[in-house]
Amino acid sequence: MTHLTQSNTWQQLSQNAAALPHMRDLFAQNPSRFEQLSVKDCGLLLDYSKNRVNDETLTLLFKLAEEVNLSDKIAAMFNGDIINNTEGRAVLHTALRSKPEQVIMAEGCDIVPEVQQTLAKMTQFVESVQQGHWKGHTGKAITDIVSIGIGGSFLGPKIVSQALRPYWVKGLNCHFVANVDASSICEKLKLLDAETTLFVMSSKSFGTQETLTNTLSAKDWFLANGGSQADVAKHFVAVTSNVVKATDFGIDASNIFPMWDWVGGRYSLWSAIGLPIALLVGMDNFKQLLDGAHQMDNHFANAPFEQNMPVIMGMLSVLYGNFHHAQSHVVLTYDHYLRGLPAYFQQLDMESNGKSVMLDGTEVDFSTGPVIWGGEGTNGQHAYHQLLHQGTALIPADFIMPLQSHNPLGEHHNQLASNCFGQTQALMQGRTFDEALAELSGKHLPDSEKALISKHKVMTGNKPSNTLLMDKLTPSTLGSLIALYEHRTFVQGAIWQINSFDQWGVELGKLLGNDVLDRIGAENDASELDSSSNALINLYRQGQI
Ligand SMILES: O=P(O)(O)OC[C@H]1O[C@H](O)[C@H](O)[C@@H](O)[C@@H]1O
Repeated sequence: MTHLTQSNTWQQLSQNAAALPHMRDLFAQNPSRFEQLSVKDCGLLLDYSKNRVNDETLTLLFKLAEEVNLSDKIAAMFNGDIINNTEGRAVLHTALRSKPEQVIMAEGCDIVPEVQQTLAKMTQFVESVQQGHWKGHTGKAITDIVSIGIGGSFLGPKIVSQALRPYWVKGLNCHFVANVDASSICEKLKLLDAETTLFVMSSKSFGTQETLTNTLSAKDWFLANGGSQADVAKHFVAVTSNVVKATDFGIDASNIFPMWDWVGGRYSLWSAIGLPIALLVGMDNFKQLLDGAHQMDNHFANAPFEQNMPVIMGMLSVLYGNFHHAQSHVVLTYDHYLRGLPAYFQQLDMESNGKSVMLDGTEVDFSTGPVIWGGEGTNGQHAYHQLLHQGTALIPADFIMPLQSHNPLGEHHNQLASNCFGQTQALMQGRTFDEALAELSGKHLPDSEKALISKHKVMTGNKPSNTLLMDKLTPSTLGSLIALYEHRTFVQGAIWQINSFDQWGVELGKLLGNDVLDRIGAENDASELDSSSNALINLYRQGQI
């Protein structure tokens, strides 16, 4: 057994989880449960009262957090210690949203000045594109941005841009290309005019196959549609930490926006990787986004655990994964603009906490990161919510909703809100057999039929959920919300003592993919591969099954 699962607190949590009354009873016993189990800060309200916790559970969860020195680990991240031990890197995405007067050291250097210089370079560029001063090769202003990147260099910019749609400036549109499937870029390019299109190529490493291939195809398209080699500088910019590779590739040195090793891909939207966001919503709004995240950083670093939203949410996730055998976690956004957020949190959490060994190499004997999935309310209610209510798996849920709509229209928002709150209530209280039977009392059915139907209508309830509310979806509240989930992910990783900041599983996939590509392209012998891989390669070469 690992020292974690051996600990008294772990054992006590296990006993507490098994003995806890139904949430219905917990609510009935304590009319102040909402007041006691909700926190408001950084423009967000977290209601975690509909969780399987009593005072003892929370005390034990915070005790566990103290026993693994969570406070010290939080401080180590903010201080720039090398907490990504397998890659020898600091983890300082929080520095990207710091204030200019702060001093933050990474490997002996204050990094705040370079962060500020990059923001200033972004401001200059964004203003010149938005105001039409940046001209394409025929002298026309830019109307369309094509953002090319993948993973962290794609999802953050795409989902935040989508979320901030009400803040877009007039006259600029953005298209996101990630997939190496040519259909993706071809469908986008069909709609565009090379004279007024600007490509933003985002790759921290400048070595990602999909991004390089898509960028080369974009360049070919540009050259085939009236642009010359000398015009490329007016239509291609790059964001990368590998300036040498970018200039070798042909990107003009003045068109390169830097980022750094101490920013992980899935934590990078706050850096110049967020350039497409800034182009769409303007630098003031981009800085509001950073400011919202900065507020959450301060909250995470300073609030006591009992009031600390990321700590509470992270510990609840530990509770369900390790003591209630939950294997997935659903994120339900009751806001059209936030429809992409579940996918973003999926990458954030699953790439960070999908690990099986602890920092010291010990194999874990407990579950780590759950499967994160989800979608847009109310759509999911007419589909997979059935399984949330009556399936056999326990799936904790997060409901996220702004109180005010960007598009107030008739009864829409009242209905949206009632659905959101109604779902959390139904999950929590469920429906007993007697309640189901009572609902059928007016029906002319034999008693045996009523009993049978009632059995099918029983919902055990006691299904946990968090509800996160904000006044309105703004750049600042969105920044706080995303930073909340980043830190929630950190908290889980800290309890499990895993490295939440590397991704060796993804790296192996890349390596083997390249090896197969060599064999497919050059018609090299693949016979020493396993029979399945060999056969698939041969079928691909034949082009028919
Ligand atoms: O930004 P890049 O270097 O092109 O990397 C893009 C993505 O590639 C990977 O496979 C990583 O798992 C992601 O975390 C990263 O964001």
